[in-house]
Amino acid sequence: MSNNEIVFVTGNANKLKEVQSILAQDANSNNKTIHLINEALDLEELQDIDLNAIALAKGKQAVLALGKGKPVFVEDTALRFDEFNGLPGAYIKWFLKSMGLDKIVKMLEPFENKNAEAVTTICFAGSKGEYHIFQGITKGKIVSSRGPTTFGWDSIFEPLESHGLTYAEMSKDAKNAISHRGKAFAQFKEYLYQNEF
Ligand SMILES: O=c1[nH]c(=O)c2ncn([C@@H]3O[C@H](COP(=O)(O)OP(=O)(O)OP(=O)(O)O)[C@@H](O)[C@H]3O)c2[nH]1
Ligand SMILES: [Mg+2]
Repeated sequence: MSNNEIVFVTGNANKLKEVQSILAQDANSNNKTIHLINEALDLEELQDIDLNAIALAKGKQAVLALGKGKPVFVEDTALRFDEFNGLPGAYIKWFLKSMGLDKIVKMLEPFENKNAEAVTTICFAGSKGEYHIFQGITKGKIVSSRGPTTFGWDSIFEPLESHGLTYAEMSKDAKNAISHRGKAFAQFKEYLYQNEF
């Protein structure tokens, strides 16, 4: 591949939009432009508590699907409740699908501790076959749904850094500036700017 092309394997259109916007922001000193190509494949996902292991397995699936030698990345996003020692974690996708937002909020009703953290773990596979992991974490709490319910659990997660707004109540740029995904991709972007891939 030429021209700093890099493939993002995700079937999640909301993730893609956020990542496109984060990677498009701010110029870098060596004027490198990253060209993002999306492959909307539904990869097999490892079931695990270890978020790095999940991302690495997903990255390996992506390399298998696309063939070796292409720079490719995936990300896996988890929502970890402190009271539940990190669960639902990566399983949040299936909790959302099966129970919906309101019941997820109700799960924490008996407990005082509503603290949670949103975690994005990126696995990047470079053209030479090496894997790199980048991770971003944003702490906050679970609240009753406020704001549009267009993206996953955005309306029930109130980050500490947002001064009382849920992710869903924030502008996209404001969310990206403090989000789990924004933090993970800031590190990844720096890596891509500084290295051949
Ligand atoms: O409110 C949200 N704000 C976010 O910032 C966010 N990022 C992901 N999610 C949801 O959390 C689960 C992750 O699962 P996930 O990482 O496996 O994603 P996915 O399966 O949808 O896509 P992908 O695996 O093809 O990339 C899925 O239900 C996503 O919709 C989010 N919800
Ligand atoms: Mg997935």
